Amino acid sequence: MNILSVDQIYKADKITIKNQNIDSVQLMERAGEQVFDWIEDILMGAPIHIHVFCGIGNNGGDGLVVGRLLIESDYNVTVYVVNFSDKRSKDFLHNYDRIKTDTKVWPTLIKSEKDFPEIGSGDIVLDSIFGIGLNRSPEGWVKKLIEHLNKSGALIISIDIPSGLFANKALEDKDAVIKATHTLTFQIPKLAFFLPETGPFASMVKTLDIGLDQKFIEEAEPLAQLISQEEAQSFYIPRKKFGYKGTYGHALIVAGSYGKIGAAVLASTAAFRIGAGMVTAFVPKCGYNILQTTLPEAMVITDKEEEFITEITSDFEPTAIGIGMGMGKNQATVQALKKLFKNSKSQFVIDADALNNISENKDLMKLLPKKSILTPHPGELKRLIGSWNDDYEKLEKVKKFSKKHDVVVIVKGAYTATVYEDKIYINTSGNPGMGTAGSGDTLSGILTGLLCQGYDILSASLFGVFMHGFAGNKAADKMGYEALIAGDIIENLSEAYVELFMDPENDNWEDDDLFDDDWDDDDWDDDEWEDDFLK
Ligand SMILES: NC(=O)C1=CN([C@@H]2O[C@H](COP(=O)(O)OP(=O)(O)OC[C@H]3O[C@@H](n4cnc5c(N)ncnc54)[C@H](OP(=O)(O)O)[C@@H]3O)[C@@H](O)[C@H]2O)[C@@H](O)CC1
Ligand SMILES: [K+]
Repeated sequence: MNILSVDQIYKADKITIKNQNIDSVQLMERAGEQVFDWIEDILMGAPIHIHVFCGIGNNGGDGLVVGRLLIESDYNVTVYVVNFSDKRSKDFLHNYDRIKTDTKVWPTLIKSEKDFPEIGSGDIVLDSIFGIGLNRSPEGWVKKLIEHLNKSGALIISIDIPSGLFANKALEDKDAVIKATHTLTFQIPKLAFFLPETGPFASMVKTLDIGLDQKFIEEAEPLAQLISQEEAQSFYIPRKKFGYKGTYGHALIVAGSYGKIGAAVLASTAAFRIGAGMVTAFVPKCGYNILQTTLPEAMVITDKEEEFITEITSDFEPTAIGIGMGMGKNQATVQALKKLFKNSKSQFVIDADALNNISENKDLMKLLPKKSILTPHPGELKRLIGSWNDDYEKLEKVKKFSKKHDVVVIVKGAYTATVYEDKIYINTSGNPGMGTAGSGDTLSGILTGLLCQGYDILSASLFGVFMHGFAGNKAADKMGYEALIAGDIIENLSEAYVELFMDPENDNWEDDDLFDDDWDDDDWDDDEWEDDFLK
């Protein structure tokens, strides 16, 4: 799914209106109806006080449509116009007139702090103050209103985007942004939803299809692409009936040091479970018994040194090498890395201490093999590319690094971003339970195992990151977030493969699992609603 820029979204709007021969008021009505339907599905007439805050642009216009539809369905609604400017948009004005004529209810004007209404913690706030037309941070009493709504404890449903958040630009004032409990966004997801600094403002995102021109959306050059199950399916390479272990490559996992041999075990096991034909672990001597006992399927080569790696040798040319996990930063290890990078013809997945060693040694950086996959977590990334002011600058720096060194960089996080040259791909599988030791080692093993099976570096990265998160989701379904450990991700790779081609229950990043599709009126229970929805 394509993530588009604000300018492209406005263009999609115009093209849709032209191609479907409708006017902008009709499109706004469609958008408002979608929001109304979503609310109606959840509330089913519950008499909760709904406060609709409308700005004076088209986002406010959407709010007026929803307000009108709610009033007409006898909900307990108060509609406010947040009157921060006289430049009311044409479609806002149309719907402002319409709500008055159709419902005989006049929206309450808010012009300063003294007009702020009391909001109960059990109420619902519908936020349509600013949409994608925000061009500076809210200030003065408008900022105070946003703070007032955030403090109310009410459930906040933002229309299109939490007010105060820029769709694809860095945050300027984090106090001037609505902290939405739910974000109902129109069709095209906004980049801000997926980045660590801005994403938390837009929890529980749901995309509402308002019939925007699909051809335009698909053909536009996106800011980034979302990788969900459907995209992941397209990368999958089926197993060959007449294949044998040699068909699926030989992985070399170079990892571990005294006290960190587990990293080698996890990465090697993951390489097997994702489908590598053969896996050899290269570890310091102290890892020999551990590997042979925990993973009898693997072959093991040991360094001559007991506790860390000093010289990496093998009597075969590995299809792919996964290197760095738990490896340490001993000078001898750095020398071993240099020699390997100089001489090896294999493809590389470079992680953890291998990345740290590269960051600290210019010579090693120069030897970084082209077409490698690098998998830094935020700390490792900072050491690699230097610090950044915001997520957008970070992504630009990563693109530059990727182009300069001709490598794929996987920026790990809640929504892991894979960057190759100028392109950004955002993964949608995964869950908070995966923030656990060894989760990264597992990913490196998966990526190495995929390269072994003939996936190219980009599809190995996109498919591997998705499968890692997908397996993590399968694990979390059974064990919950807290109890999940890295080994569970590996164990659930089998289920991830089995379910890869089953119908997705939801698009995963759209966290709407609180709301059961099969819900019917008889299921309604006030206490349960409060427990599930208001918390
Ligand atoms: N495109 C689509 O596909 C569809 C879009 N739709 C909807 O339209 C929304 C976009 O509407 P929009 O363009 O009217 O912008 P919106 O955010 O409502 O307000 C802009 C106004 O705010 C002002 N302003 C800006 N920053 C400010 C600040 N800090 N403090 C104070 N003022 C500030 C700015 O005026 P300025 O003062 O800058 O001249 C302008 O007056 C979109 O999010 C979606 O909900 C759907 O209806 C249908 C399909
Ligand atoms: K909004």
